[in-house]
Amino acid sequence: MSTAALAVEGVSVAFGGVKALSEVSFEVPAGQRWGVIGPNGAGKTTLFDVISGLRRPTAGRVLVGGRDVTGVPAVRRARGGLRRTFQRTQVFGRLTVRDNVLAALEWEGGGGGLPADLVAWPSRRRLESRRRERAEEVLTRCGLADLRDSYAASLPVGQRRLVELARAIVASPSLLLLDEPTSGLDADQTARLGEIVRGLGTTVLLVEHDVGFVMDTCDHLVVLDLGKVIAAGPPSVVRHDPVVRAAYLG
Ligand SMILES: Nc1ncnc2c1ncn2[C@@H]1O[C@H](COP(=O)(O)OP(=O)(O)OP(=O)(O)O)[C@@H](O)[C@H]1O
Repeated sequence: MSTAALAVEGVSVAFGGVKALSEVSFEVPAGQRWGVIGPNGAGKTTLFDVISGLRRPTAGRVLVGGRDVTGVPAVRRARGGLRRTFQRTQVFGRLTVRDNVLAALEWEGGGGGLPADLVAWPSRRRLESRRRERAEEVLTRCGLADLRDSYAASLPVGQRRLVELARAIVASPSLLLLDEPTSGLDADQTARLGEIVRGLGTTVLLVEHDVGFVMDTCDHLVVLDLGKVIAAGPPSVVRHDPVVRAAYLG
């Protein structure tokens, strides 16, 4: 059996008396796109916080590529190839769109660091030009090429969300978590986002309230309600599940 890109095993999180997650388990095979849906307060963001390392679960484990990362800090998970976007966009407002994307690539390291910058080693210059090419490629893919020199703070929320997505994908993550990626996007931007996400080929887990987008974009859905998994399966099955209809889809 191949190793799952992501395994969530019996994860529980309690906030005082509130059980935000209760023994949540699922495995996402490599290369698949999975969606997490459920009503407000179901535990979706808490689940993302646990997977990305921002919150330690009260019980259970998280494995990425077969490796137990439950005790690994968020920054090391990110360096290991796990990238995430947030419900409230997180971009550098005072940097241009291109510099936002380039900054996300600096994580990759290499090329000799500061000393190499100071003496402009050829290896550093080559690395720099590869980074710029890669950033340009992703800006084009995200429909941001014409905005490359705009400051991120000057953009409307939909475009800021695309900048955040560009930052998340530029270093070719092995696991991408998207938290409400269509929020604030217009219909054209949502369609573009769907194309980008479907074309990535990487493992994606996304939380989303736009049910049409989720159904079109995901191979498989996990439905949470009050911190528990109440259903899981392909979108075509989940959408007809009477329990899901009662709890969420209506
Ligand atoms: N830091 C916290 N302290 C106390 N309770 C919290 C905290 N964070 C979340 N909760 C509670 O945990 C539960 C799950 O919240 P969570 O934000 O994960 O849900 P969600 O499915 O992401 O909701 P939404 O769709 O509104 O974003 C809710 O009852 C929420 O009030």
